[in-house]
Amino acid sequence: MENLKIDISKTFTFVSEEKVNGYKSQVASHLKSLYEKTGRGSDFLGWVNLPSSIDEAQLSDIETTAANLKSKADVVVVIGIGGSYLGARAVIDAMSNSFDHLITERKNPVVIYAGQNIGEDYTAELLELLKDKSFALVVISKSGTTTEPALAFRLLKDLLESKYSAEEAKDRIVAITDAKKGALRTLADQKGYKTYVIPDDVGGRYSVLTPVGLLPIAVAGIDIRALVKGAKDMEEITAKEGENSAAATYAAVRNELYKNGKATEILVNYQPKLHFVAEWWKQLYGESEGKENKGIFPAAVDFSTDLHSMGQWIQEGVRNIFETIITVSKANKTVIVPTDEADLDGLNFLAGKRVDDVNKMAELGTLLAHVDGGVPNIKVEIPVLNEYYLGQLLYFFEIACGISGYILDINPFDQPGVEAYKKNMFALLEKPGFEAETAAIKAKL
Ligand SMILES: O=P(O)(O)OC[C@H]1O[C@](O)(CO)[C@@H](O)[C@@H]1O
Repeated sequence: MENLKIDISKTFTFVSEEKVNGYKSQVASHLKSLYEKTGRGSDFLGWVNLPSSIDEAQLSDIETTAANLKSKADVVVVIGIGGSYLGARAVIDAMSNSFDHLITERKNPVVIYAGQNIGEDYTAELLELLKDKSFALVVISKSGTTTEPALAFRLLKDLLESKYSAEEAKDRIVAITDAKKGALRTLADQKGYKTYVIPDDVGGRYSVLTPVGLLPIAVAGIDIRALVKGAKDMEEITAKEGENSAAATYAAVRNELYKNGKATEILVNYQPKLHFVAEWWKQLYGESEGKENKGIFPAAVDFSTDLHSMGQWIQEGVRNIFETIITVSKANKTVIVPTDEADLDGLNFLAGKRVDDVNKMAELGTLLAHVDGGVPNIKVEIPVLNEYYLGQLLYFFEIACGISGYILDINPFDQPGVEAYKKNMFALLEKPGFEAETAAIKAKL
C-alpha cells in the first residue's frame, strides 16, 4: 500500500543535498529525545504515541456520544479557538462535501464554529440563526479559561437553556477540557455535562487525535477509526525509518532553507477542501517555532485561486520564501470537460480530459515557474484525500514539527508569547486583578 511521500529534489538548486543529508545524525538524536521524552518541553509529548495508544473503548465512547448528539441536533456548534478547533475543522472540511451546509437531506448535523473570534455581528447572527434550530454544543478549552470560547459558551448556553428544559440542555452539551483545572471543568462538573479530558501532556495544537478533534469529526459523520489508523501507521513508519523518514527529511530541508535566508514557508494546496488543513498547520508551526526571535513564518495559499492574487508576489517578490505543496495524486470524483461545437471559449483542446488533469498541469506548471523564479519547492504527496491519508498527513506534520523545533533549538511545545495580547486585553477591559496593568496601559494611550 502507498504511503505519504516527500520530494525535495526541487530544493537542490538552492540548498545542497549533501547539507540536507548532513542533518541526519542530529535528527536521529532529536527523534530519540521525542521518543524518550528527554528534550525541551518533554512534559508535552503525550501526542507522540497518541495514535497507537487510542483504544477501542475510547473510540466507541466517542462514537456513542457523537451518535447521541446526531440524534438530537440538526446543528452542532463546536466552540473553541486555536488547537481547540482547527484540527476538527481541518478534517471536517477536508472530508465533507464542499457545499455541505446547503445539503438538505442529511445523515449528520451541520457542524459550525464559535468562540474562534469575538466579532459581535458573527455572534449576533449565530444566536439569531440558532433560535429556530435544534442545536447542541461541544465546548472545547484545554485551559478552560480562554476568553473567546468562554464568552461564546456563556451566550450559547443561555440560549440553549432558554430553549430546552434544564435536563435536555444538559444532554445537549459536551465539554472537553482539563481533568481537574479551569472554569469549564468546574461548570461541567456542577451541571453534570458529559465530559472528555484533554491529557495534561498534549498541547492544544497537537490535540486533534484526542476527543478535541475526534468528537466533532465523528459528529460530522467522518470515519475517526480510519483517521486514527492513518496516524498510527505514520507513527510506526516514522519510528521505523527514523532519520530517513519523510518527516525527518521535511524537518531537515526546511531548516536548511531557513539557514539560507528562506524565512517564510508557504503551504500550498490545489484542493479548496484543504484550506483548513493549512490553517491547522499554521498554528502548529507558528506557535511551535516562532520564539526567541527565531522561526520560519508559516503562510498558506489556495491554488489556483490565489495564483490570481498572490501569484505575482510569489513569482517575483522578495526571494525569501519557499513553498511546500500538499498534492493529492487522484481526485475522488470525476468531471470530464465536454466538447462544444462552437468552441467560442477555445477550450476544445481540453475536451475529454478530467478537470483534475487540468488542475495537475496548473500544479506542475506553477511549481516549475516558481522554481525558475527562485522559490524552492517541497512536495508532500498523498495518494487520495480520505480519512486514512489525512491521519498520515496530520501525524507527519506533528512529528516533523517536533524535530524541526529541536533543530532550531527552541521549545516547540510552549507558547509564552500568546499571553502578551491577553494581558493587554484584560488590562484594557479592567479585569479584576489587573489594576496595575490597567494603570500602566492607560498611561500609554
Ligand atoms: O484550549 P484553550 O486552553 O482554550 O486554548 C486555545 C488556544 O489558545 C492557546 O493556548 C494560545 O492562547 C493555544 O495554544 C490554544 O490552542
